[in-house]
Amino acid sequence: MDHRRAQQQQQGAAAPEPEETTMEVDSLPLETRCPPFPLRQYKGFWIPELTLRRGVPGFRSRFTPRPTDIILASFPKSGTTWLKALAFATLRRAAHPPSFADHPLRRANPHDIVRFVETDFARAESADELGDDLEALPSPRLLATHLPHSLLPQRVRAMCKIVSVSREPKDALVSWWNFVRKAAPAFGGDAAAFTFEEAFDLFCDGRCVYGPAWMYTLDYSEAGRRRPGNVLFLRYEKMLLQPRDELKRLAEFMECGFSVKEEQRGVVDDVVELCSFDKLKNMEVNRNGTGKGKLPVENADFFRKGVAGDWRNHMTPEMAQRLDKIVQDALQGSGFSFNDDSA
Ligand SMILES: Nc1ncnc2c1ncn2[C@@H]1O[C@H](COP(=O)(O)OS(=O)(=O)O)[C@@H](OP(=O)(O)O)[C@H]1O
Repeated sequence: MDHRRAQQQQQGAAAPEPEETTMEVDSLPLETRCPPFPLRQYKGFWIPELTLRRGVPGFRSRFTPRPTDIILASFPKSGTTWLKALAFATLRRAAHPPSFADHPLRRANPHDIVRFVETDFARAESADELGDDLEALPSPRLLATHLPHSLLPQRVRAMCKIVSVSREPKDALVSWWNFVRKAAPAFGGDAAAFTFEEAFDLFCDGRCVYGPAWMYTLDYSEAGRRRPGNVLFLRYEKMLLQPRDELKRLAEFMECGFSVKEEQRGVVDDVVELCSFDKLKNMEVNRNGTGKGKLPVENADFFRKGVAGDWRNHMTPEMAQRLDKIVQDALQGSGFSFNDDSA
C-alpha cells in the first residue's frame, strides 16, 4: 500500500480508489457447499453471489447516503435481530414509546422494520425504484447491512454512523448451522443433510456467508478504533451481561441519549425489556409470522436460544480448540481478541 493511502486509512478517510459498480462475478472463486446460497470470494470475504451481482452494485450506485443515516452492521447470527430491535425502539421512542401496547415491534419482526440494504438491492425488481424508495425515507434513516466494513460503499463509510455487533465465532457457527437447516428449504435448498461436522470444517476454512467470521469482526473493530465517532463496535456477549449499559452507549452514539428523567421513568428498562429475547420470541408475530420482506424466512427462525456458550452442546473440546487456534492465529498482532472483554 502506498504511503498516502496508508496515511489516509490511518486517519480514517475513505480510500481514493475508484469503486466498482459492476462486478466480474463469474471469475471469482465459487463455494457451493454452504447452504442456502452459492458464495463467491471477493476481497477476502465469502459473499452470496446474488449480493455481488446486484446487491453491492445497487448499494454503490443507487443509494445516496446522508450524514444522519445509521447503518447496523453484523456478521450473520451475531445479534442482528436484537440490534435492529434495540436501535429502532431507541431511535423512535418519541413516536413509539416502548411500553405502548401497539408498538411496531409487537406487530412486526425487526427484520421487517429495519431493512438490509444490499439484500433488498439483490432481490429488488427494479434497483431504481428501490433507490427512490430509500430516498423517500425520512431522516434519520435506520438501515442494516451484512457487508464487511471494507466492502461498504466509500461514501457510506465516510459519512454514515455505523453500529456493528460481533459474536464469539463458535457460537455464531452453531447459530448459523441451526438456522441454515431450518431456513434453507425456504430458499429452495436442502440442508437436511448438512452435518455440523461439514459446517464446522467449512467455517474453520472461513467458508460461510460473509466469512471468515473473525476477519469480519476485525474489519469492524479496526474501523471502530480508527473512527470511534463513526463506528460503534458492540459485542453480543457484553450486551447479554449488561444490556442497560450497552443500550445507553448505543443511544449516545445515535445522538439520542436517554435523559435522566427518562431513566427515572424507566424508559431504558422498557426498551431492554421490549427487545429481550423472551419478549420478542414469544410475540405472536415472531411465533407464527413469515418475513414480509424479500427473504421467505419464518420469523421464529431468528429466535433460538439467545445465550452465550451453546457451542459446548455441539463441539468436542478438540473441535473448539482447533477453531480457537485458527482464530487466535489469524488475529495475532491485530490488537483484537475475542477473549478480551474490554475490546
Ligand atoms: N433479543 C435477543 N436477545 C438475544 N439474542 C437474540 C435476540 N434475538 C435473537 N437472538 C439470537 O441471535 C441469533 C440470531 O442472530 P441474528 O439475529 O444475527 O441472525 S440474522 O443474521 O439476522 O439471521 C440467535 O442465536 P442462537 O440462539 O444462538 O441461535 C438468536 O436466538
